[in-house]
Amino acid sequence: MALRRALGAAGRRWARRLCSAVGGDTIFAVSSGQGRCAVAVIRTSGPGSCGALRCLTGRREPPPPRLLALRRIRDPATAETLDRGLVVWFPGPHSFTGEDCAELHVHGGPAVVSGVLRALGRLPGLRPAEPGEFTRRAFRRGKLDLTAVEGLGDLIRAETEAQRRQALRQMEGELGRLYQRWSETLTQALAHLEAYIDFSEDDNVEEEVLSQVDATVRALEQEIGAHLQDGRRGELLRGGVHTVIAGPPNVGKSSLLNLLCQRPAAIVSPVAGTTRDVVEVALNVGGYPLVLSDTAGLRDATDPVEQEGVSRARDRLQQADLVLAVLDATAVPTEPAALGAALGSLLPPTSTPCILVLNKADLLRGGQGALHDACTRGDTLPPTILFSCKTGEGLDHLLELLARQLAQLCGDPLAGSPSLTQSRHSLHLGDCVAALVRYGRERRWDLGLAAEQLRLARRHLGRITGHVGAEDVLDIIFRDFCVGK
Ligand SMILES: Nc1nc2c(ncn2[C@@H]2O[C@H](COP(=O)(O)OP(=O)(O)OP(=O)(O)O)[C@@H](O)[C@H]2O)c(=O)[nH]1
Ligand SMILES: [K+]
Ligand SMILES: [Mg+2]
Repeated sequence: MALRRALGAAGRRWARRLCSAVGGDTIFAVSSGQGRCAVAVIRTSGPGSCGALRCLTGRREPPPPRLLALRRIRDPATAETLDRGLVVWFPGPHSFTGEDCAELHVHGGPAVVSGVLRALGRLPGLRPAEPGEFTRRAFRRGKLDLTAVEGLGDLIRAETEAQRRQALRQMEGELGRLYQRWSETLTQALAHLEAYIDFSEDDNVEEEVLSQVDATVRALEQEIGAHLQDGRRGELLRGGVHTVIAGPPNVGKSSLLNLLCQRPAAIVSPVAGTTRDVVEVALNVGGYPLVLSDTAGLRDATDPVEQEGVSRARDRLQQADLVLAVLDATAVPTEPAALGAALGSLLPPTSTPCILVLNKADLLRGGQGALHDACTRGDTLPPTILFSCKTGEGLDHLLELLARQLAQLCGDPLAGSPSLTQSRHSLHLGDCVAALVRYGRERRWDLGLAAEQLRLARRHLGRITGHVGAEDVLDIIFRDFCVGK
């Protein structure tokens, strides 16, 4: 009321004009987390951003671009002060979305936030944003390619150091630039090939050009092939290394899971065959993400429910990236070869890395020394630890071994060229390599068809970065984004 009175009739007309000048499709949303917090950030994107800022601050001009300014934030309908907060004005194209954007940093109380949102929603041309809509606009305006969008999504979800490093690298465009470079190499090879096809008869283009194109394509085929064969390290780091605890009944598998996640996630009891469902927990070990599953004890069960549990345990084992095989230390042979055979009869032979945990070491009497020797000398055995869930013996050693395994599986996200992080990428890269291989075949018979393969290969690369027909994957990629991002 005070503002209206102070403005007078002319001022009120001006305020109306200011607010009705807002037009077009402008979105707004809370971009900080939900719930009570000290400061909430509300942002807008679209042509109405400047008008919205002027309306809510009651000022003729927005603050200087990209500088924080302290303003009284008012509801333009009632002129009531909603809060005093900081506002920022990002004129396009120098903004996250490339459009005109504004941010209001207000106190995070639910009433303040909903008051500001209601005020924004009443302005003509402004509407609440859909999930991921800010990022979608940034993609449309060429601010981010699809790999950077995916990196941004991963960064928001990153739970461990290594995941953060990988996501940040991808968001900053390193992976996109690698694929873009390959695409440019292909474009150049294609241009040379086409020049050869069109002009070779005039003798202007030499035979050498053709062998150079061949060499380029072969080198690219190899480089992409090597990138594809990185042991899924980027994907493992992104999604977590799926580690399965497996072993006979009652050896302490569930106890081990509980010890590692420091809470009673799985039921422990002296009854063999307690665990049936797969119990899954997420852990951070040495900065690497681990998805740990406890499974039913492996045996020929008679109970149909337990049979189903054992079958689920075997399925999990098949898909595991890493296995924690648990045996009862009091019931295993102390001779390394016999111990290896005991492990072999439990687990099917696979190339999946494994750590052998000999649990209940606290119950060993006298046999401790011999078994300890077996653990250190058995070079046919996987890394083996004498362990006790009861006393915690061997825990530090196990965590150390796990961290080393994880580092090996996921690699250093900052070293070497950026890793492939999504199965979507490997699919397109596989198609790209297949087209390059077909180029090698066609090239001997028909240069026109060979050139077509290079065009196809380039299309597959373009689909990863979104430079070519991305419409069909956009909804999938943005599905996991939250409102306000
Ligand atoms: N002394 C001793 N007992 C243990 C140790 N670890 C587990 N136990 C006990 O062994 C029994 C079985 O433990 P669980 O963790 O339920 O074993 P499990 O392998 O998950 O059993 P199933 O789910 O039935 O296959 C429980 O009574 C535990 O308290 C250990 O390190 N030392
Ligand atoms: K048990
Ligand atoms: Mg169990």
